[in-house]
Amino acid sequence: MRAIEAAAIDSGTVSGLDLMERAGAAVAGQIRLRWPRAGTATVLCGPGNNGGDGFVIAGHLARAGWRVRVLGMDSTPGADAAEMKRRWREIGPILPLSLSDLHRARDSDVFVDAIFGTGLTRPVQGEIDALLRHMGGSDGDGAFYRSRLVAVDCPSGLCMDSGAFLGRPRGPHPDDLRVALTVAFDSPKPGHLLERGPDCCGRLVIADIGLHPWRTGIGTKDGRRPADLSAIWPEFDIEDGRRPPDATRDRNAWLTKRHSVEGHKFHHGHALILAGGLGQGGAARLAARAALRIGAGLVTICPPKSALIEHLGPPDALMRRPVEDANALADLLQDRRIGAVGLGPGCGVDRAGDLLPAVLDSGRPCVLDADALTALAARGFKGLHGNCVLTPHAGEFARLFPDLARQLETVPQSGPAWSRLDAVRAAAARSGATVLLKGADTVIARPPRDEPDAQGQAVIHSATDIPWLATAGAGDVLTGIIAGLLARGLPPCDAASIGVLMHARAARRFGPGLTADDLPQSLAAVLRDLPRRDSPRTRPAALLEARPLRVWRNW
Ligand SMILES: NC(=O)C1=CN([C@@H]2O[C@H](COP(=O)(O)OP(=O)(O)OC[C@H]3O[C@@H](n4cnc5c(N)ncnc54)[C@H](O)[C@@H]3O)[C@@H](O)[C@H]2O)[C@@H](O)CC1
Ligand SMILES: Nc1ncnc2c1ncn2[C@@H]1O[C@H](COP(=O)(O)OP(=O)(O)O)[C@@H](O)[C@H]1O
Ligand SMILES: [K+]
Repeated sequence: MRAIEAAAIDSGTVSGLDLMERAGAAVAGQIRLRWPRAGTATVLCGPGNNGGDGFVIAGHLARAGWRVRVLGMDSTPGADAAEMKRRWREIGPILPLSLSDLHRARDSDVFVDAIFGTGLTRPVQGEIDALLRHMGGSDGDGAFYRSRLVAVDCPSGLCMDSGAFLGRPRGPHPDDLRVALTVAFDSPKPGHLLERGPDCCGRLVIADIGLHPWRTGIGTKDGRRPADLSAIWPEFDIEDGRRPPDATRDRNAWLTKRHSVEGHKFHHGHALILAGGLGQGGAARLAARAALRIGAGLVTICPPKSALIEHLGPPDALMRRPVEDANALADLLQDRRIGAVGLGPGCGVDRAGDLLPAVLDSGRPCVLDADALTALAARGFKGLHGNCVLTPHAGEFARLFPDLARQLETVPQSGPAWSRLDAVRAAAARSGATVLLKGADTVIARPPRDEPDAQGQAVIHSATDIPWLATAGAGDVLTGIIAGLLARGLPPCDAASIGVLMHARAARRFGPGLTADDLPQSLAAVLRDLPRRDSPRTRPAALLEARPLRVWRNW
């Protein structure tokens, strides 16, 4: 964000003060949309630019007829924020940012948290900490404030790189500041989407403050994005022509592609789903059905001979072929038409461990999930390659990368805090595979390319609105979707990202009451309703409101 802002200001077409004015105006506008009748507002202003936005908001609300109280600090080191403070002083006074002054403002309809934004570098302490804890609610006032709190950029204390509160144990805490509305600028930040972010930010509105040209490089002199930005967001602009057209411009058309006149089923890929012993076949069958639904031309399920009988029922479209052991699998994988392999769901750890070398030696794109991940944790990452996708949930991730998981549990003492994004990127670099860490805030990272300083592309997929997706077998369906997309020829990180997106859409479309068996069917409806062309990437010059917020390939 700072890199974009700097590029915009360097271009000479916009000043820091302009951006602050736009940001403050956007927040005030959102407040007036939500509370159309002018009432009483208390604006809490911190020492930095977040506080500067607060002074702008106070001015806008006052001019719109609101009674406005401002609580602020003595020190405002930044020139822009100091100027906004000076302008506010021409309108009204600034009271101390203290708990006692907050108590005196209890008659307010709206409280604006403009204390800290993206500049938070260390845990909040002292009086401000007491104030934020009070509003967060460990002493019983949380519900009162939550319904009338508006956060500028983020609830103060939340680290925008990680979604963790600095100085606080990871996970929910009774003191966490939760707000009704968060207005953030230009783009959602990782902290809005990860860990505590979605719960604490309430409704998230992304306000366009005119920085788009510098995010995409249009506004810079050489047409390039700021260097820092391309390191942080390597694939931020998906329309820059560097990615294969199949996977970007016409993703939806590709997903719903009909067989061409000369085409036949092998053109749509052949996926192999390996199954386990008698009585364990459900998970693999779920995966196989999903691979068919996402459009693989052929799907073969491969249990050991003794379990074949279990797979004789529907779906009839599924092919069955016994695979007894690693040798049989290696023989089968001589068939070059087999485009991808799914290994793990319901396979049994021993069988998954036996079959794993044959899958890896074949070099074939593969998804390794469930029992295959447990087997992998025991044998190490040797043999993994760039066409592998690992799909661990948190427990499996901790088994595979215990040190990274531990690091994710430590209390963050400084910002930017180590995040799920950092952890999954590190996991991808270490394993050499694309890693997809499942959860309400799924993170996907692909291993870095060979160039020095290159960082692996990463994607955050936020799905906090569909808790019913956490149901037995949902992960098996995801394995099948990704295997199907790999068989159809998508590169691993795209298959993982698009797979997660379609999986979530299927769950969202079905709604509560979903079981994993419903997902493949619902997937068909999602595919049918896909708009034929991707929606335009350019943001409208208006406020862009998104809830549920799904960020697609922003990181
Ligand atoms: N990035 C953008 O495009 C724009 C950003 N704006 C605002 O600018 C904000 C970022 O501004 P800043 O970088 O000044 O950062 P902040 O305003 O978030 O806070 C930084 C200030 O707080 C101090 N600080 C950090 N952690 C502290 C702690 N634990 N205890 C006490 N003091 C602490 C820092 O020393 C610094 O003075 C954004 O969140 C947003 O609200 C807008 O004004 C305009 C556009
Ligand atoms: N709270 C949640 N909200 C939305 N999706 C979730 C949530 N928790 C888990 N999921 C998703 O549900 C699926 C569960 O997969 P997994 O844990 O492998 O379950 P299983 O092994 O039973 O198939 C994953 O896609 C995961 O991202
Ligand atoms: K804030």
